[in-house]
Amino acid sequence: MHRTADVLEFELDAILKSSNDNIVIADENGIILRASPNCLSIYGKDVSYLVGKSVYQLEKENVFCPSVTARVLREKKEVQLMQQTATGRVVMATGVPVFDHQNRLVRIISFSHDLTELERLKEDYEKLRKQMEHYQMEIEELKPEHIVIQSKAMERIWKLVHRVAQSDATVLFLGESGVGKNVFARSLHLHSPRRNEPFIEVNCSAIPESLFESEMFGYEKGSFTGAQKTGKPGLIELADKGTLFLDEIGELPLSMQAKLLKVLQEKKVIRVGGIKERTVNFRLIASTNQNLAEMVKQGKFRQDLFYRLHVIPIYVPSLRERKEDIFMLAQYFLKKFNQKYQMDKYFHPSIVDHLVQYDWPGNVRELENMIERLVITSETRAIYPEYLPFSIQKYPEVITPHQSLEKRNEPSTLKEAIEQVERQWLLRAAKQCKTTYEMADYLGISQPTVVRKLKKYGVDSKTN
Ligand SMILES: Nc1ncnc2c1ncn2[C@@H]1O[C@H](COP(=O)(O)OP(=O)(O)OP(=O)(O)O)[C@@H](O)[C@H]1O
Repeated sequence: MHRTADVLEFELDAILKSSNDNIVIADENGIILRASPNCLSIYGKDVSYLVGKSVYQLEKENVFCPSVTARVLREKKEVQLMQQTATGRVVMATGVPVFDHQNRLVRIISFSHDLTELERLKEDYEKLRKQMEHYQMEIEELKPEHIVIQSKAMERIWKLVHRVAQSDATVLFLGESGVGKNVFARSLHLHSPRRNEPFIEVNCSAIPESLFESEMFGYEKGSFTGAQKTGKPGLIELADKGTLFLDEIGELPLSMQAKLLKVLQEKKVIRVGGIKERTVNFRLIASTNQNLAEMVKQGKFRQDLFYRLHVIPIYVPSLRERKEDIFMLAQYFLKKFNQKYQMDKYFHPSIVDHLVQYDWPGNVRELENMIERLVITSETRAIYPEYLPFSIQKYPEVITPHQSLEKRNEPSTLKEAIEQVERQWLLRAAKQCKTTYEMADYLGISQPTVVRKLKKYGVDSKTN
């Protein structure tokens, strides 16, 4: 038969040995009586070092800091705190006071849970989360639904891009600067069978002529001063199996045009300073805002290269040729920049006409940049026409001479004029809002007033 005291001793030993947490038992003076064996890995000291020592001394030695036992002795109640240990670990320590029948503090038991791993995991998780956010943003940018398509013209292009994406034919995007040629080129790649392979974009106007060959074709080691020791593959080689997108191809110097044509015909590259031919397999997309046919006539662009590129020309119209897209794009950019800058700006209805009537010589890029500026600089939540650049502000007042009074449906009385404006605002709100409550918010009037006015003007909030 074992004595109860012996059994208790065995039980305590078993608990100390088997616990994942480190357990330390100290007396009423803070002298350590027992410690579990895992103290070596947490504190860097074994049981024999700790037992008999005061927690105050160990705190001074920075074996652990701060001491939870010392705090319990002071406060006479359970305490939880974070400790740093001599081995550089972060520990969550819980100190529990033990009182006798006379309510005297006789022991302090502390449980220390090593959080180092958890902290590291938290850091890793945080890093991964940031990376994920970054990639998510990149994916979002590339997603086809991030191309705003409202007008019939854009819808036609979108369908055509989808259709030609399935083939390997060379596509040439034409159109003014900023109309969205790059956006369509990327989307074409993303919808093509090569979508999981590289999309290599080369801005032909950004590479100096002297570097063009080495950038495009790569170079062998030591082929020129400043070249990397190991040599480097060119952009064409990097596009192998994927898509090579030559942006602003009209800027390509004539001497380079001949070299490029050779690669397009033979699908082989030789790195600068090398002799080995490397076969490349890429799909070619090009874009230009120049009139290549005219350049051919002027002898500035090679005719043979022009025909090579001109297999499927796709013309992306300027923004002024598809005004239906303007407001939709504006709303899209407003949402994008509200998110980016954590704002909650909205367009005051009176701004719409200004945006639609302006000619946008810089096309979608100009619109995008302007909205980013407005989101950052407008003083109020609502973005009013006054915040627009002067060139855009003046637009609604401009009445072209051929616009007759009847054409503009001029109201003959003030009441009629007010009603006409009211109806226009309602139609606009109905188009953009899903509920009459949203419309009320948008128009700055009450919801019952919205309902009343919808009825008065025969505007259907759901169908508009
Ligand atoms: N339909 C669209 N939907 C959403 N964003 C668009 C759309 N069209 C263009 N953009 C945006 O407008 C900006 C200009 O577009 P992009 O660079 O594709 O024009 P581009 O015609 O290739 O211009 P450049 O000839 O100067 O290279 C980009 O930030 C792009 O994301």
